[in-house]
Amino acid sequence: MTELLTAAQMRAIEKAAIDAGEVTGLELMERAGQGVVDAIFEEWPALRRVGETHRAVVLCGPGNNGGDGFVVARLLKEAGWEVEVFLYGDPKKLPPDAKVNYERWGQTGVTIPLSEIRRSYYQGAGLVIDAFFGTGLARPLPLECSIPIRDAYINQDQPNGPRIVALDVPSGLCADSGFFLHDDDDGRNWIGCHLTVTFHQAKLGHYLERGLTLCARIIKADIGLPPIDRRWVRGKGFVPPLPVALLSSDEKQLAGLGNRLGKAKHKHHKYSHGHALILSGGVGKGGAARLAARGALRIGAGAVTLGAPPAALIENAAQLNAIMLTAFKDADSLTETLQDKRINALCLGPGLGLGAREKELIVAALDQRSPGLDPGPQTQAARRGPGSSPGLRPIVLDADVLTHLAQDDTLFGKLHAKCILTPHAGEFARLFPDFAEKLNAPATKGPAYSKVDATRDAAKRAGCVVLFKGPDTVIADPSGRCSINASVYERSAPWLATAGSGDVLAGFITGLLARGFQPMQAAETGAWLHTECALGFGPGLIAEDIPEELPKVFQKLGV
Ligand SMILES: NC(=O)C1=CN([C@@H]2O[C@H](COP(=O)(O)OP(=O)(O)OC[C@H]3O[C@@H](n4cnc5c(N)ncnc54)[C@H](OP(=O)(O)O)[C@@H]3O)[C@@H](O)[C@H]2O)[C@@H](O)CC1
Ligand SMILES: [K+]
Repeated sequence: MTELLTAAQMRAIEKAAIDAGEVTGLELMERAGQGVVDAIFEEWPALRRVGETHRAVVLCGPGNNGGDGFVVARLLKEAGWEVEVFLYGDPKKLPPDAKVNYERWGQTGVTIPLSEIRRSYYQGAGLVIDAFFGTGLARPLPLECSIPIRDAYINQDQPNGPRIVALDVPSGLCADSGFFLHDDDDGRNWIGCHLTVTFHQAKLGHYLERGLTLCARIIKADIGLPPIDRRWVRGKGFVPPLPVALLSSDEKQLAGLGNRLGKAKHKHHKYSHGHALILSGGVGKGGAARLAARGALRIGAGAVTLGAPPAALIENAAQLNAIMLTAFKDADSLTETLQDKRINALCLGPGLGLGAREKELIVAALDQRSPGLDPGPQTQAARRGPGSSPGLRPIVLDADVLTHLAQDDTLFGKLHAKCILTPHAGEFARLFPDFAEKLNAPATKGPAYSKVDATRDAAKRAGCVVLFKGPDTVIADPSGRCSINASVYERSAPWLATAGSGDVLAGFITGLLARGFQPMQAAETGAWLHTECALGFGPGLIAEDIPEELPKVFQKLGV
């Protein structure tokens, strides 16, 4: 699984390697510059052609990101390029490694103060290197720096216009939060690049908020640093919090998932695959719950029952076959149904309704205790995990239930470790207004409060898993474990933003809970599969298609 780092964590890894004598800062900078040049030639092989004139404009800043820029300038020049280098800041104040590379560059080329740059410099340039700021940006991007990048961006539309390559992060982007650090709204922050080459590991900001659009494409350059040392995480110098996992499609992750999903395959009785109960709204409001139920069934819950108010039974019966149907007049009838210990996962919210009856149903679901409850196929794991509260059923709480929770502190207080909240941005703001306010405040200082921070804080307050939806879905549990399922870059699936898609996701997670997945694992796996289904189906997808795509995804995983 890929781990995403904060700027501080990256610095800690670098420092540990340097302190241990494994590498010097200068060597790291050289490898970073080399990694960038390699990535450029791999991305655009035509730029490597000999016998042609290639020209690059390198924009360097006052820190080590600028130092990387000087290395790139030198290596391109050695490869036969014409290179013009501009520096923002005073060369005398460059940090030591950057200064060495400034001087090395000085042996073959000149460095021009950034104030002298003109648009005409971009004419005929094949490349613009953005080395103004990397992980050290702590304040809004200076206007003097954003204008040249924007000008380069404008010039890209010319025939043979320049490709813009950002070193580590597009300058201005906060590496921890993915926000663009700015101090006003004059639009100058609208810049970007064609390729981002980052070092060692991707940073959180590449997969959050504006990072999703500004980075364009991410290539990781190996600069020979060791992977994260788990001992540091336990307090020996590593910067908490824990690194955030990126749910990706790398081979290790696929193998692990295939394994986990295939586990229950050899059990033959349907109830040994769990029984999910999904509550539906009233007449004409059952579609969302039916989508969730279909998702739960397809993902492998052995049995799925939809619970509807008596008046909505006929409507639901007309639409359901493999999904069972039962009527709930009120909370008492739900409590009675929950005496069935085979029901081992619940989903409340999609289309449920905002009335008093629904509130009572939520109370009944959250209050239920069943000492002999079947914990599902992965019994041992379920007992050990953080969400293991004996006698409590795991519950996915979505949509209307999130509104109820936001309106009623007593209800919120009933949340327990086996709950999973699945808010989108609006629902998150209603549930956790203080965290949302911090998140939505203009980002003027780095590291800015991020969606990861907000989701971790929310999980801690709620005492359960929170899955904060978006193209950058962040999932966290109260212990600080956190992952991102980002539908971007090679996993970009904008067509997933379609009505009912969230209901299917709630159903996926419920089905996995029924199969015995722990809450965090169920949320992560459900979100990952949700995106994979969208990728498999492609544009034109509607919510009904998502569960129907699962068999193909399972086949790919070897389940
Ligand atoms: N870590 C690693 O393993 C490796 C890291 N490497 C590279 O180093 C980069 C990190 O370098 P970095 O820490 O020097 O930070 P960087 O982004 O260059 O900027 C800091 C400078 O900018 C200044 N400054 C900040 N904001 C400002 C503003 N708004 N307006 C004006 N000034 C501002 C700030 O000044 P200060 O705030 O200290 O006054 C400081 O002078 C990293 O992204 C990667 O490219 C590689 O070489 C290989 C290995
Ligand atoms: K940069």
